[in-house]
Amino acid sequence: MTRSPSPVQASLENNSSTGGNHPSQKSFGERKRARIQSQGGIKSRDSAWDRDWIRRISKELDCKKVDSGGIKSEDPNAYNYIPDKETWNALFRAYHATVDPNNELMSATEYKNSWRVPIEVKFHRPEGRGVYAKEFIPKGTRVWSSTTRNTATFLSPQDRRKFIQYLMKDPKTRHLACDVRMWVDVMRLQNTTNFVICETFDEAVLLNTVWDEETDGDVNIEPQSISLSADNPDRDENDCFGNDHFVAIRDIQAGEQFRIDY
Ligand SMILES: C[S@@+](CC[C@H](N)C(=O)[O-])C[C@H]1O[C@@H](n2cnc3c(N)ncnc32)[C@H](O)[C@@H]1O
Repeated sequence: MTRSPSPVQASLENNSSTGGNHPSQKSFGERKRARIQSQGGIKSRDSAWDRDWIRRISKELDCKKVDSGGIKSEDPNAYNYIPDKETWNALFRAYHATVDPNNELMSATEYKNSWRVPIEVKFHRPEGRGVYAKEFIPKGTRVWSSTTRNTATFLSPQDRRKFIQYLMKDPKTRHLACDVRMWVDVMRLQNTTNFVICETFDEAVLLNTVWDEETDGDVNIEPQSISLSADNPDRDENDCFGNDHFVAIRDIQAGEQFRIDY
């Protein structure tokens, strides 16, 4: 049976940086896949995480102060800021300013809301910033859909280093260099043994998890990948196209924090 594209797939396919949807033009999604395939991605998960370099800059920036949303900071007001549209747009600008155009795998140039329900971002110790439901959400609701618009892909650790160094240079964005270390994910490319680095520039990166079994029941949303079910039934991990939706796995009350298992 041929499935018609879901609204998310359709918008992904229409998300062309050339703005057109002419049949002879490859969509952004197609060009992105082709570029990933020709580039090949990063050879190992370890190199993608780039831990030694990240450790060095964490020391230089004194990121200890901001880890866990500021709980280690002696100044209770330090780094408890709530990211807003301007924060996400600063990350978009840094990505497009630094990543080699041949490696640029992001059509969007600015933040667009990917939430399908009203949310609030609040700071709460010990986990730092988190995302909260503003109204009752019935089980099964799609609460966030990525369409990959807000997710940047890095095809090499060097590209990501340039992105972080760019943030570090400007006093207005320097603190974000610490934040993006914790907002990152490394994912395996489908059907390969190679990896890409994914950074989402929206509130999805503020989702907290549960850290002990007793609070497992607090997990209330889970990722659901359209790519997994639609065109890639055999992939075992997602690239940055994956996790296209977060779905409520039970009823969520107004004021409850969204939590995801990671
Ligand atoms: C993806 S970020 C989530 C957003 C983060 N709270 C912030 O303020 O930017 C992951 C980080 O959040 C914190 N975190 C997530 N879940 C937590 C939990 N259950 N308890 C304590 N800290 C948590 C940890 O510092 C973790 O490294």
